[in-house]
Amino acid sequence: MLEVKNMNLHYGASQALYNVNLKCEIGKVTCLLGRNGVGKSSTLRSITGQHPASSGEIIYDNKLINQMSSEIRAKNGIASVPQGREIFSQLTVHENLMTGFSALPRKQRKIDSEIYDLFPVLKDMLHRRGGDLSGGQQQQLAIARALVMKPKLLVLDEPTEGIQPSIIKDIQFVIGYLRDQGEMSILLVEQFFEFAWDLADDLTVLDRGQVVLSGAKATLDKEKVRQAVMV
Ligand SMILES: Nc1ncnc2c1ncn2[C@@H]1O[C@H](COP(=O)(O)OP(=O)(O)OP(=O)(O)O)[C@@H](O)[C@H]1O
Repeated sequence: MLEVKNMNLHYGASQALYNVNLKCEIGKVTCLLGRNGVGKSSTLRSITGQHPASSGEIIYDNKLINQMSSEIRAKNGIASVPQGREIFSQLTVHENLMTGFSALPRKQRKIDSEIYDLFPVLKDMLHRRGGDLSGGQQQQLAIARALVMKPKLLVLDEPTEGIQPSIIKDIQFVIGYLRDQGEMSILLVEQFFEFAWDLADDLTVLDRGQVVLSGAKATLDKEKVRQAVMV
């Protein structure tokens, strides 16, 4: 579904990623792990089209998408839950959800009831402003907004960051549920090791812009992976 091959990425003269390889398959959660500043968000940005790869191939749905704008990538089913959530604080919950419509053809612009089944709190707060929600509720809203786009590839950047444990559990359930539906690939960047390990089917660990460990969870040693990401 998504394959990144030998990707390099620069910010001006400074290189952030070196020959990164990554695969995300349908019906699986792929976790991208690593310490602060090793290039996890940069990898996601190159996949969503927010920052160009300098070289290498990003292949999605059998197409090379390196040159595709982020809007067209979204229309093709790549949805992102950004670090820090980026909720519109002045818009209501409902209006925030509707911003996901921009990636959909007119006929499909509808919020499936499944989204409210997954996040009942959002249904109760539809007319509240995004800025009035707690951090955990905003994170749920950010995930729901991405699901409104009916993604085929869901990219999440540190969804547990700053979130209380009960909501982390809810988010873990939702990601596991989405994976088990078998219709999308999920790429998860996470610092919370146990959360990532529990959800992962496949893992890739970055260090200083390079892949240092990668494979199916069943083939990897948990303690080795933990050591590689420990701060
Ligand atoms: N906009 C930018 N301009 C210049 N350098 C940047 C920019 N964004 C990131 N970098 C640098 O690129 C490297 C990788 O950063 P990136 O944010 O991808 O890491 P990360 O693993 O996601 O870190 P974190 O866990 O802290 O979010 C770091 O050295 C960072 O300083």
